[in-house]
Amino acid sequence: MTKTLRPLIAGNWKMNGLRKDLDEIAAIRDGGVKVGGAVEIVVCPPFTLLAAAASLCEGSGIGIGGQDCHPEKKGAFTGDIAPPMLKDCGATYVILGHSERRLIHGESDALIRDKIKGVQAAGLAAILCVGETAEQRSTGQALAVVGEQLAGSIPRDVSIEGLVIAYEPVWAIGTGLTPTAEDIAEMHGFIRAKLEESWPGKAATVRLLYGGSVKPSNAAKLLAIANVDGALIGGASLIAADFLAIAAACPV
Ligand SMILES: O=C(CO)COP(=O)(O)O
Repeated sequence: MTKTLRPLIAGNWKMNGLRKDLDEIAAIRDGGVKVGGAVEIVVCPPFTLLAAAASLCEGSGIGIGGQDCHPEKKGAFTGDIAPPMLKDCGATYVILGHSERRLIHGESDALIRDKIKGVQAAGLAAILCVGETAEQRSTGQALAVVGEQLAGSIPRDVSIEGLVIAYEPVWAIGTGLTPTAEDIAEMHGFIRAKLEESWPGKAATVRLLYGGSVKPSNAAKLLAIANVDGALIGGASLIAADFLAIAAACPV
């Protein structure tokens, strides 16, 4: 099917990467420039590499993103990073509400909603992650869970233009498992419809990414699914050749 939105391929490095791994970011930059402007490529390294990664990628069209942030713009929050700090380092995107933050750090929809507000106020774009656990899927609650995450974590009073949503089933992350094409199409269609209910006429502009065990070998199939406008990639984004192969698999 024809895709109308510019695909976004985003790499989430999670808690991986030392300064020596900036070579991999340079390789993503060099290869990504060849993939051309048809696909938007963003790398989200750990905070410690953000500024260096951004300066490596400056002017290349390859974007840089953070993996989390605090909702406030500054203050007495030891160990936290504020949205304007990410912007100051050269980031343009921030991943929010990743299941590893929801489950390991107990992040609630309400906190994620405040973070989205803070990120938008700083002029950054949020990549909001949603997704169900294996148990929630096996008991038929996947759509309800994601519906609740969307309703609870997207502030009603903000524009959704520029917002990116990543559907990442928890059970597919780092496991090698992926949902069926039918299940992904159903979920992405559901997310689009939910956005349309609250922001009539705007939902079609929001890119919906799929994330969870995306690899070069399954990327073309996953990226061709209706309402899949790109991917959020963990493990495979650490290897420039694999990440670029996924970007090259976008149907553009
Ligand atoms: O969590 C993910 C991206 O945010 C997906 O991780 P994997 O690609 O390693 O399954």
